[in-house]
Amino acid sequence: MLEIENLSAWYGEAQALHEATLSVGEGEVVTLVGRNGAGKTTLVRCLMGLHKQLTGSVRLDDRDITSLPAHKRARAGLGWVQDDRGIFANLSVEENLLLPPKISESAWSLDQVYDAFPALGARRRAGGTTLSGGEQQMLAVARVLRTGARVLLLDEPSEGLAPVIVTQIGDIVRTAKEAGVGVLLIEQNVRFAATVADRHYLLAQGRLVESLDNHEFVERQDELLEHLGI
Ligand SMILES: Nc1ncnc2c1ncn2[C@@H]1O[C@H](COP(=O)(O)OP(=O)(O)OP(=O)(O)O)[C@@H](O)[C@H]1O
Repeated sequence: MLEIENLSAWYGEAQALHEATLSVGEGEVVTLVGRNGAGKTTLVRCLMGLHKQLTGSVRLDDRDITSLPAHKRARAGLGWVQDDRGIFANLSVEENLLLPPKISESAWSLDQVYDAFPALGARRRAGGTTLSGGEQQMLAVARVLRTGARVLLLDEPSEGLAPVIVTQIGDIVRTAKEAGVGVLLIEQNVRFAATVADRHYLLAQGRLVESLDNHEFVERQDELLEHLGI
């Protein structure tokens, strides 16, 4: 589904990513774990077409999207759930859900969204900012699913949120997975990553140093935490 091959990136002379190769399959949840400065944001920016100084390739459903501009990547099915969650404060939940353009036949209807996320249905008339952190994250993900995105890119969704909300985010990710959507999760929270993901890539100093299935990841969690310093 999403295939990144030999991706290297630079800021001027300084190389921030070294030949990263990774993939996310249909209905698969994959995390990219690494400490501050490891290169996670750079990789996300390369994926979204926001960083240009790179070599290597990005393919989505067998289409080479390496040189597409950002807005065309979204149209190609790469759904970026942004940090600030991109929710319009003065619009209701439903109005926020009605905004995204439909890019494919797999776009979710409002009914599908409310079935999968009953909390959004219950609050459909509520204003965007009256939602809890977990509900806002739900709305942000639902908005991307409304487009029919094939792969969701979530950048540190658990950051700064209370444990009960982090648990809800796990449920949101599983809902997307069950619908066959691929999820690439950028995370520093190793314990949360272990509860939702099928596979993990560890990034250190711009290199993917390990690729592990969740079973190995859980077994080696303490060692990895120490190694990564997170
Ligand atoms: N605009 C920039 N100019 C020069 N170097 C940069 C720039 N942005 C990032 N870097 C360098 O690239 C490397 C990777 O940084 P990046 O922000 O991708 O890491 P990260 O894993 O996302 O960390 P964080 O979680 O702190 O954002 C670091 O060495 C960083 O200093």
